[in-house]
Amino acid sequence: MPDTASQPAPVLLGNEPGSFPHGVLAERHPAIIRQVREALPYEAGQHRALDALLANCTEGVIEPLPGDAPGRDRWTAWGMDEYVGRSWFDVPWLWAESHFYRRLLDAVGWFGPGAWQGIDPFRPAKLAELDAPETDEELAALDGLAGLSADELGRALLHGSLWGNRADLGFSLSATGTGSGAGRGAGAGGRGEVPALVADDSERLWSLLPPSGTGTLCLVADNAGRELVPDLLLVAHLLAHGRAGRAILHVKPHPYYVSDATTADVVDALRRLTGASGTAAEYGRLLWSALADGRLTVRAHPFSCAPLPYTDMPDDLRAQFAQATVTVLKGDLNYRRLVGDRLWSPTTPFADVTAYFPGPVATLRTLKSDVITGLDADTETALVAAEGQRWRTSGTHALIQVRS
Ligand SMILES: O=P(O)(O)OC[C@H]1O[C@](O)(CO)[C@@H](O)[C@@H]1O
Repeated sequence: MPDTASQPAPVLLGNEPGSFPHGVLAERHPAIIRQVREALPYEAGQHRALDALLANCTEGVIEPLPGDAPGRDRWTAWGMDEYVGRSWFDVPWLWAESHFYRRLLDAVGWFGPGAWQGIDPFRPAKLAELDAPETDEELAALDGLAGLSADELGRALLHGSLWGNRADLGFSLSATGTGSGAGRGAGAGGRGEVPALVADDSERLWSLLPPSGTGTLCLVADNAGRELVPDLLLVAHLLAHGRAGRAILHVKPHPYYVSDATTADVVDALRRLTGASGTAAEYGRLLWSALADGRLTVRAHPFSCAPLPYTDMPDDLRAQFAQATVTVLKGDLNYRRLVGDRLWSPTTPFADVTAYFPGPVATLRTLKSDVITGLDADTETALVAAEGQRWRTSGTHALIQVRS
């Protein structure tokens, strides 16, 4: 009996040893603490705070944010008091995982006051990725698409944005999936019986963005670097070819989930584009001027770093999404928040689970965690036969799902 939105599936917890959520809390977060220590020349006080966070998030209980902590009222509204005193493994996984990043920023002095205020602990990794030779290759490859029609180029850029989600630095820390994202899913023994794209509503997405030049695209970005660059190229293309009259780009108000994009990352990506050549530079200049003339707007809403599903979004954000022709949510974390981070039966209709969302919504996501909806039964059967349950978290499969 498939779950229904009125009889929701259970919320994911991190309390089952051997489960993916447990591994993220018990292994991924310590690895992220090691990563930031190695990447930045932190001072003794920051190392002590990171030591304390490591002990607390793996063996301790959730503690209240200090009385003067920035955004404390928001975290109280987001359920902090309910979870104080409980193990990180015994509260909703989404809440625990998200709260870790808030605590990490405290430990490294992001919120200040002091000399380390605003220093992104993930910036070295983000810049290394943005400056990588692979990024040069991807930008240069754009010029090789010059012979495509506008529609064909649009489809190529949509897939570039989709598979750009594979480039998630936090995920790579302990990803088991190593296959190429854009290829076929790595079946058991590499037989590759199942498509890498397990759901594809792209034609419905294109029907929502006809070349009328009047639509408003709201793109809720995910990772910086080699995901944000393809996202920006897609936005530029849609603006250039009248598939959108204007675009709103949502980024995070502070560093989050290792590689999530902030406004500083948008600046870095746009400078990377305008510093390139050919089509990439043309699109970079188009976006630069679109920001100046209002066709493109960047927003950083506090709820984008909330430990909650989108069902709990505040009214002002709900109104913004309602005004968009379509809201495109990028990545795995946004997908989890969209479907409530619940372990739905894979064939539970995506439209049912997302019926609450204001306005048409689309997701471009590589699968990096257990939640999934909207698969047809044959696809699920083939995935399980080829890969057991690995297809859910290996990052080698992706989906484009739309509720219009
Ligand atoms: O950057 P993305 O695509 O949102 O992926 C983030 C995902 O990575 C993980 O941290 C590990 O897979 C998930 O818990 C989280 O949903």
